[in-house]
Parts: sequence; structure tokens; C-alpha cells
Amino acid sequence: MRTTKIVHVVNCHAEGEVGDVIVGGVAPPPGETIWEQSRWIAKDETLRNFMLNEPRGGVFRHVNLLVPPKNPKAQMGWIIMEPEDTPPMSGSNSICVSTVLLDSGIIPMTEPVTKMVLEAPAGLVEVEAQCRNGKAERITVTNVKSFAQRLDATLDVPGIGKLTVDTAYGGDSFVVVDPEQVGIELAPENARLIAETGIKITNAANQQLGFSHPEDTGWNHISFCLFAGKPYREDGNLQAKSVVAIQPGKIDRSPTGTAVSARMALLNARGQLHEGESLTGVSIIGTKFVGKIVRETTIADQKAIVPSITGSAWISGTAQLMLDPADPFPGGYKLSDTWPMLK
Ligand SMILES: O=C(O)[C@H]1NCC[C@@H]1O
Repeated sequence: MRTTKIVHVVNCHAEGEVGDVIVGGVAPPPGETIWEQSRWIAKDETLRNFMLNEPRGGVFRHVNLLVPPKNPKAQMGWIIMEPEDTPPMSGSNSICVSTVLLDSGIIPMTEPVTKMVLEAPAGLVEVEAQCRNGKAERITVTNVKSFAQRLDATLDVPGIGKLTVDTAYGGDSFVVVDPEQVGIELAPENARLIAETGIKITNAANQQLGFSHPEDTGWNHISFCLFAGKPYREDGNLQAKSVVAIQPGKIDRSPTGTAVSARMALLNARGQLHEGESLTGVSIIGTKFVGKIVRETTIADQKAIVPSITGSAWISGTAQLMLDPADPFPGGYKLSDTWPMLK
């Protein structure tokens, strides 16, 4: 066996969505901040291609790189790599990272509760983990400031027609649509159709509506389409289907923590969900993230919320990824049968 690198990975999923964690074998990238480091990873592409492309990855995979924190308040920093983006923040990935840090002993666990501060590219996030018998069972992440950007905007989607949509940010950027407008039931058998429809809506929203983060973060596009089911009450809790199409055309298996945060910001902007109240997002496979409005706040003088997201993640394996110097595909490859090509 010969290899020019060994990347040590702990495999994990949060409520069904893969969020593998690189725990060794990769030096921290250059940059003064975690955001700058994440821009370097996005531009360089070497690690993204090695980890995300076939034969080591695939369109379903998200990978997180642990890095030393830059802010002294944080115990660990991390960079998120998703199929097409290297985003500011991610709910499922933050829950996977927290679980791997605690369950594998990288950060010492205290039972019944361990508190940590982690540093995402978007900034600091507080984590509270309910721990029992050496397992971080429930992770609550206090997300970055989330806000509504456009309410009831008209969007003309080629092949679909005129829709009324919202745009919002919950650590990542969303166009939000009521699935009844496109006549698609948010059921597993419709996953392909939902993914393709969501990508059309996201592309149209980027062309016609756009997105700009008020703090000039440089995150100025819409990443995802959230199909936001009608809220209903179950056992007294407010719930809603939360199904997200991710570029280049897959469905999040989890309810998408950033989407639940963005949805709560929209409900708050409409006066329908208040500080201290909760919304549980239900994924396409029936898994749940419990969202809560921790507090109402502002961002650049606009209304915003600080949300939290609670969910669980489970370690599913470990891997050492290698590169034989004779491998003809050091950067891997993508094919449009499983990885639709972006226009
Ligand atoms: O939970 C979330 O926010 C994420 N899941 C995969 C894509 C999003 O970043």
C-alpha cells in the first residue's frame, strides 16, 4: 500500500443527513478568520474534490474540516463543505460536528450536560449537549442571527409559472415556497421531482430576486429552496414539513436546521411566532429538528431572531482516505447521472 496522504474521517449523520468529520490528516488552510479559511477551501477546491467527488464522495455527502478556533471563546472551529457550496453555517453539520467532538473524546464530555462554543465560518455558535452513557444524545445549537428578506415576492419560474415566494436567511440563504403552489406532495416518492423543481426555483430566485446579507459577509446568493409545509399542531407542538432542495439537485434528508431557522424568522416577521416559541421541522423521511426563537434581535437595523435547533446525530463509521500516487483521478470526478450539472 502506498499513499501521498491519509485523511482521517469519522462518518456521521444528523437525522439522516450525512455530515462526515475530518479529524486528522489535513493542515489548517491559510486565513485570518474561519470565514477566510473557508473561502480558501472553496477557491482551492483540492480538498473539496478529494472528499466530495467520486470515488471517495458523492452528491449525498457533506464533509466538515475541524480547524483550530480563531476566537479564544471557542473550543473548536470548523469549515463546512457541501456538494456545491462552502457555506457560512449548517444545522445538520453543526450537530454532526458536536456529536463527533464529544462521542469520540476530542472535547471531554460531562454528563448529563456538556456546553461548548464552536466557531463556524459565520461566527460563534453555542452548543448544549444532553449526554448519557458516553453518548451525546441531543444537541442544541444556538444559531447565528436569522432574518426574513422578502415577503410575498412574485417569481416567474420557467416551466412552472408565477409563484409567490419569500426569501430568508438562517445561517444560509433560502427561497421559500408553499408546496401547494407547485402541487407536489412532500413525500419520499416525490424526492426526484421535488429536487428538480427546487433547483428551478432557486435558479429563478437568484436571477430575479437575489440575496444580500446586510452585514456585507460576501454571501450574496440563494443556496436552497425550502418547500415549507403548512404548520399543524401535534401533541401541542407546532410542526411543519421542512423539505429542502440542495444544489445541484438532491433533497436534504434532515429537516435542515438553517431552513427551520429561516422559516421561524419569516413566521416572526409576520407576527405568527414569537420569542420563546417553537417550530418543529419534519423532514422528507420523517425525522425532526426542534427549532426555537431564543430571542428577537436586529441585524443592521433590521428585524432578526436568534434561533436554536435541537436534533440528534449518530456516528456510522470511520475511514482513512488515501491517494495512490498512480491514481489517475486525484481530484475524483462527477457524472450527471447522480450529480446534475449546474447551469
Ligand atoms: O441542516 C442544515 O442546515 C443543512 N443540511 C444540509 C444542508 C444544510 O446546510
